[in-house]
Amino acid sequence: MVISVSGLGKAYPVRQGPWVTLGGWFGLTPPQRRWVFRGLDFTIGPGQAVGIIGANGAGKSTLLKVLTGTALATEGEARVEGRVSALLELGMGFHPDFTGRQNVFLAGQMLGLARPEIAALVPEIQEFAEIGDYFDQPVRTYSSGMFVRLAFSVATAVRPEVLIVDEALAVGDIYFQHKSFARIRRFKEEGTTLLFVSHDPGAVKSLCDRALLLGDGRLLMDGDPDDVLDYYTALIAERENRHELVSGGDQFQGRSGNGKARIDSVEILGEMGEAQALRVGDAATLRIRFTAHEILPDLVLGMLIKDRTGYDIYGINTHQRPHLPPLGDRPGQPRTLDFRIPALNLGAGSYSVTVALHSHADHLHDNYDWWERALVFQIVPNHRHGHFVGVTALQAEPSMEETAS
Ligand SMILES: Nc1ncnc2c1ncn2[C@@H]1O[C@H](COP(=O)(O)OP(=O)(O)OP(=O)(O)O)[C@@H](O)[C@H]1O
Repeated sequence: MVISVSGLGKAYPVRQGPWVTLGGWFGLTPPQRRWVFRGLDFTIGPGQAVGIIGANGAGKSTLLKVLTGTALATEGEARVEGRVSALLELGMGFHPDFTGRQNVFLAGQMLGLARPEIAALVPEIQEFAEIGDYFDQPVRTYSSGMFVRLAFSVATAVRPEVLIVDEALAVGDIYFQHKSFARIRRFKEEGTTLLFVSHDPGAVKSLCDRALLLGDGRLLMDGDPDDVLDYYTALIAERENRHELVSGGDQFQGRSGNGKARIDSVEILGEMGEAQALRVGDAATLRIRFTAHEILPDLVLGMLIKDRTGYDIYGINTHQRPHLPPLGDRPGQPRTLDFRIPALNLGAGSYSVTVALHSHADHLHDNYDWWERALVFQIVPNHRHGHFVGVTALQAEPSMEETAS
């Protein structure tokens, strides 16, 4: 195991009034502590890519700090084996008056590299950071983006055995994000164990093969990123609505809601009627039957198409569609809403459809019925479109104009 955590707990002392503190000195009042988490147990094997998710304040950053040794565990044990690179507090050791180049040497030494080793890495670091002449300017003159670019480039100059990333702290501008993710992905493919904290479900799904959900001071779920993120989404919605979560054993069933309105059926229709498989570019209709069980003036119906890896492809809902009649004004009466799709320009593969009934623009207000993967359908190649790769059929047409020489 590369990372092993057992009975891990972290608490911070609670600030108290002067008399209580005084009492504490004399052993009269026990010190008060607030646990961020307690009793964490998990192991991570070599080469695994694990995402850590959870609400703000769930303890994700604290867990990473304990794993990297910048915070001490209050109880239990956390062991990390191998050369670790942590993208947590990027550029922490940078000296503002030193140039980028000088800081590279400084940071390299802190990473345990010898001077000649760093010297050999400098051109590559300089090229990756793409900060131009600023490389030889004092770091205090950098924009925050330049700072991140340089710090990321140094911290990842050598492929680590374990890479720990807090996305919120480790990203620069969009262009650099793409570049850094490409590097992180390459490390992962080359065998680096990855621990990745992010608020972006798409990033966790596409990078990680396992996810841990932190909440209520413990490990709420450990499993496939799709399942964990689905559970998390429903949990947020449920928390907001304080209704019971439909959960059977370990396997989350993917359906939650307070039942004031209910989705009765979801089907996809091609030209010939109901279909499980459609061709690239076919016209299709997503037909949803639902019933409101009381008058719900703000009833909104939404659908979300995801690819096989759970990545959001397309989502839409009926909020602010003035041409539609109200959805929730006829309690008890089953109704049908069609989403007509003129051309299903998706790549070949399987897709799932999540359907939800909620109020306002999103399900965080009132979640009446949230049905994850209510339907799975297949897109098969269509000879009219020719061969292409990817999830969208953009129908790019090559053309060339001969220029007179
Ligand atoms: N030095 C500290 N002293 C006291 N409490 C702390 C300290 N550091 C963190 N905490 C508390 O620990 C809890 C967990 O914080 P942490 O930053 O680990 O959460 P997080 O899941 O990373 O949140 P976010 O998604 O907002 O980054 C919070 O309630 C925070 O206030």
